Amino acid sequence: MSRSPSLPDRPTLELDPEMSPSERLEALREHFARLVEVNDKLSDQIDAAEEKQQSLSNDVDSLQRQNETLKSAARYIATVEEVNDEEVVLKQHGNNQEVLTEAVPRILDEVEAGDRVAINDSFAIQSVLSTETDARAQAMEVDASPGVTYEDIGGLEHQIREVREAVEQPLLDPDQFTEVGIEPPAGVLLHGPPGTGKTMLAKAVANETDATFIKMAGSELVQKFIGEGARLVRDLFELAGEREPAIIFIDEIDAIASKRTDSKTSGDAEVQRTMMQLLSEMDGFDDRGEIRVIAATNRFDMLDRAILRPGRFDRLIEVPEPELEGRKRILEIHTGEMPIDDAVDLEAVADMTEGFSGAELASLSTEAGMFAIRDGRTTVEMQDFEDAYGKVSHEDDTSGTPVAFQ
Ligand SMILES: Nc1ncnc2c1ncn2[C@@H]1O[C@H](COP(=O)(O)OP(=O)(O)OP(=O)(O)O)[C@@H](O)[C@H]1O
Repeated sequence: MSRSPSLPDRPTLELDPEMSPSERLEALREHFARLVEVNDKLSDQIDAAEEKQQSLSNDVDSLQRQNETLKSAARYIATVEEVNDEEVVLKQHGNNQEVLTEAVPRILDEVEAGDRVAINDSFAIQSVLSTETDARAQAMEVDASPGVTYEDIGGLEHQIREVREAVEQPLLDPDQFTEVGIEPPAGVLLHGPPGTGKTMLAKAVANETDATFIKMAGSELVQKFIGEGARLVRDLFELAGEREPAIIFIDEIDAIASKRTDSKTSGDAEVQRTMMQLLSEMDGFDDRGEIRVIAATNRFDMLDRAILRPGRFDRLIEVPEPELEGRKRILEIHTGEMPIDDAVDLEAVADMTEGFSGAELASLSTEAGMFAIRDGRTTVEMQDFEDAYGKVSHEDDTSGTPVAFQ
């Protein structure tokens, strides 16, 4: 950096009392001329300083812009493998490529092997991701022994039979399949409207087989960093491997397996990669042991048919809204623990709730209990169910969901 110019000396005026008036006038004139000269020099210096200030502030603007670009370009995730004096070895998520990158001292002080970091196109580390941003911990729901049993599920006898055959049998008795020389279904896809018991089915089969239930929502797999969705899928199977026997339940699979109209956008390509990772993990099943995959969707029509090919989600089980008998059974299950008046006719309640899902029938039962409590009673009466019906179907009306009455 150039040094700032020194200030000109301040002129001094020396007037000898012996001087004649004309000599004094001359001395004053000379002093004035020197002051003008110094003033000019100072003005020049001010101009130069202003010019310099302008140029420095241009530099600041440009650096700020570069900084912003660098920050916004931090789109990849990598794990730090090694930290040396000035360099860091990184492994990029998604493609597993290893790179050696130089790091500024601030970053070197901050990172250690095992950290997850955000990097830009030139592999420069932009920031160290804190453990709170570790999507793995946030995205998965792990339940070592879910409490749901087949008896808790109403009206899905046929679906329960299918799930047991496709998921439970291969887990409990894999030799049976080897002996007969057939492959058990690779993945099971449950499809049907919201709240019909798909998650319950997956939990019940995990319970029955003493398997760990690991749930991941498809929407959680759609991540903003490149390679992060695929990484989560790997984590999911890795965790299942550590906890086997395990049931992996992927809810809202449509989030990563929808038909695409335009697959050119980078977001779509990323979602596609996540799906490919899932399929390749499923391909590796033979040596994977006791892990089964169940996926669920409310949007079967939107699914990319490629995922339904043999060896993928090749067992489709439809989970529809319950019929009359199913609704009655679901109401019995959800009112099982409630003190119900003898005059309550659950068949009649089932009859009036055509179009209700299992989840809606569960909330109708809870609401009926709430009406009894509000009325200071401990027995739930038919009127409470009717009031609850009015309330629940009214809520559905306002949410825009059509409900078929009587
Ligand atoms: N067939 C059923 N029998 C008994 N209860 C049910 C049934 N279906 C739904 N329920 C009730 O509704 C709740 C939600 O059901 P569940 O989460 O299994 O639905 P889902 O089909 O997975 O829904 P979504 O598609 O919205 O994820 C359950 O906890 C249960 O209380």
